Amino acid sequence: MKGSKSEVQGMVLTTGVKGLDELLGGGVARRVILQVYGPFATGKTTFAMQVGLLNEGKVAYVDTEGGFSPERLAQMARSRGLDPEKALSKFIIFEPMDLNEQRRVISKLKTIVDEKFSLVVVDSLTAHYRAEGSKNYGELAKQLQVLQWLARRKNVAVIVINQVYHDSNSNSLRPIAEHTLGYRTKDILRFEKLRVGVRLAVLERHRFRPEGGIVYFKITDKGLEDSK
Ligand SMILES: Nc1ncnc2c1ncn2[C@@H]1O[C@H](COP(=O)(O)OP(=O)(O)OP(=O)(O)O)[C@@H](O)[C@H]1O
Repeated sequence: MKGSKSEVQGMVLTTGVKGLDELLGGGVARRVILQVYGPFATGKTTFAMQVGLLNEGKVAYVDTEGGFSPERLAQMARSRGLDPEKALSKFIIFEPMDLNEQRRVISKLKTIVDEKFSLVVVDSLTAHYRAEGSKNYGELAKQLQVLQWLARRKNVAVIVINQVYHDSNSNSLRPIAEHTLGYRTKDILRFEKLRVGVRLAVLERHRFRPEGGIVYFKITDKGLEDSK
């Protein structure tokens, strides 16, 4: 299913999951940065790929961890009756290997992203920070500023994926660089693994929706689907 005309021209991109679209006030908003965070294998990458797959327009996908899988995207396309080749050709993949490359890639997007693009994904924004033990949150803030510029000037949706760490003070899983990202991502979605086959999305913050909303979903050949 391709995005309908109203979705293409409108302010939101469908997630392809009714419950998630409703949770997000219609879908993933253009001109805004959405942060999706959670533990590994909760469906964050699948979510971002699916939004790119199901909506008109090209996708700039910054893959810092090798999580983007062309095979998986092709499988999702086929399962939905879409042409896998066409689906793959929508995605422009960037693979920065360290923090410096990541900065350069994100900066370069300013000249690459044009009106043909509907989505920019950074998956994940913080992996290289964690790997390099960096505490340079100023640099992270600058990258988010560029992403915000892209969102607003180029009218695209921006999804930044983030991971969690165990905070011993609160004995809970917290998003990496929580405050730096929290200031600059207006919509925040947390994914959790509930039990085998069932995932949970919690709306932690939104520009115009109440926080705390919960939606169950599952992961299948198609990608993410509503779970009863
Ligand atoms: N065809 C499929 N059917 C059902 N589940 C699948 C299928 N393909 C992948 N999965 C499941 O999807 C999960 C991985 O999803 P995804 O890579 O989106 O998670 P993630 O949150 O991005 O993880 P990470 O933080 O490790 O990158 C795994 O549990 C995997 O088993």
